[in-house]
Amino acid sequence: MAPVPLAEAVPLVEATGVSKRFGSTVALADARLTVLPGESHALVGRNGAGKSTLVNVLTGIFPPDTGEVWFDGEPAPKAGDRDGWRAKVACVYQKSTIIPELTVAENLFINRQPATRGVIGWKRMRREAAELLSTWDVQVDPSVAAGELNVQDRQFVEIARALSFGARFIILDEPTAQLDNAEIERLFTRMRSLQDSGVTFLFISHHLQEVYEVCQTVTVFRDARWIATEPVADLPRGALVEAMTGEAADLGRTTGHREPVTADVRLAVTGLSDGAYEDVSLDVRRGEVVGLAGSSASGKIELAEALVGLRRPGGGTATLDGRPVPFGDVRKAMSAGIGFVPRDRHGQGLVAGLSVGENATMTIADRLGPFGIISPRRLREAARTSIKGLDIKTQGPEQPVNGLSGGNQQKVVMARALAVEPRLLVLINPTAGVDVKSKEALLAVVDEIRQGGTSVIIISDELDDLRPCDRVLVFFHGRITAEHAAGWNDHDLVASIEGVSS
Ligand SMILES: Nc1ncnc2c1ncn2[C@@H]1O[C@H](COP(=O)(O)OP(=O)(O)OP(=O)(O)O)[C@@H](O)[C@H]1O
Repeated sequence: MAPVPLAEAVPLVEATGVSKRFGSTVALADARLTVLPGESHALVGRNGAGKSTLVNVLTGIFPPDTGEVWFDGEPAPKAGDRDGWRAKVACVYQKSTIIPELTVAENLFINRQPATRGVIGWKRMRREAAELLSTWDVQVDPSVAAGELNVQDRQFVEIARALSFGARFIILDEPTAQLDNAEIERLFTRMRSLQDSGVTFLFISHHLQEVYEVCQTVTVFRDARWIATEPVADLPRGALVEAMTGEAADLGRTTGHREPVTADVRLAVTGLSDGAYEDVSLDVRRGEVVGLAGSSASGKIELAEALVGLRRPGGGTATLDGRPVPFGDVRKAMSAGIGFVPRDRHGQGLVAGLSVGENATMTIADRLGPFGIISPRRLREAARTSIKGLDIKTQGPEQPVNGLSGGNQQKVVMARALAVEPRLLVLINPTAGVDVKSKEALLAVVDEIRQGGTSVIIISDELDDLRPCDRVLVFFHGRITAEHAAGWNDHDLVASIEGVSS
């Protein structure tokens, strides 16, 4: 749906002169946003640009220090007027706000159960929930526990809940981060049909191709400030990246043809099977970079997790430089020269209470002092080397890791993987939730270490992550069904990921 020209429409949302500080940090400085009714409007910016802070202001979570917010030409509800805010706007966050132990119906009607003379009518509640879900075409059983829903259904339920409060402005905060390609397409189809029924979206994503696919307008924030608002169709990708980074863009998108790597085989996998994948065989040579692509249920992640010691497959073998890969034992896998970036940096990657230095060197603690006693000086030295090498923006090795932005946290996870001086580096969704500049820095590591003979396996749902690969193997229903040599085009790769021949 094309946006109505600015001059003719009253903005559905307008924020002007918005400033917000946290101590000495300026999170927003004279920022602004204008969203027109019926559009899908992208909000993009590097980690720390101020997007989440603006969302908190737009949803009434906290007031700005200065500035105003208007909905449909009227001033925003007063601070603390929860019902007033809920009728205007809702945000679907990456982390669910749904209570997993309650049913879908209870989640939809929490704190507003249909009651007759104070008695909650459970039957009526289920019926009304079913009606609500069917109004918005959400095919979910209202009586199941919400915790059993997959990420996509959970998002659809949260959207339906927001609409049931009367809000017609929905903020989606990195909604595709945990979805596979087919699910992303379903989300976009749903967004388009809701747009047709008058819903307006603010769409926050670090995946710029999605902005081009589903949004009509884009606003760029940089360093707490509004930089630009443009129709998506008028803004080439290079100009968008430039607006986000303030530098001329180097998109690194060329996936040129490469000579096949002919060095010795370093990793040999033969007939590996698990519940999630079946009879998988593959080789990775010294200095070779191999990508594994496929939908989230394709088995690619489970295979990668077996190689790094997080799982024990049911059958088959894998050897690294001729020695068996120690399945089911992360510590032994590291000693064998296997470093990895796990799929979930919060759950599996970082220890929140520890410093940047402790996190970055955790994998080599035994090398930093005798008898497992870590020398603080050697820890600091090792950490400083990592901080410099990966250009981690931090106050220093002692800073708690939770104080860093997403992109910098991911660099700490990468530093930890590199500290073991791996012969095989396995990267699982290495750039999830990180901004475009940090992505470049993380992927540049791959090119650097392959020169030294390290083999790399990259598992990712993002095509950009797969561009450094010499070849990409596609998993479909637990088997390798296609191989694409460097020089592949996006369309062919996506077609084999989806299981359709192009
Ligand atoms: N509660 C807080 N206390 C202190 N500083 C904060 C707080 N919330 C945000 N900041 C700081 O404000 C700045 C803007 O952060 P914000 O989270 O809004 O950025 P963002 O664009 O959403 O980043 P990301 O893409 O990583 O989510 C950052 O420097 C951040 O560290």
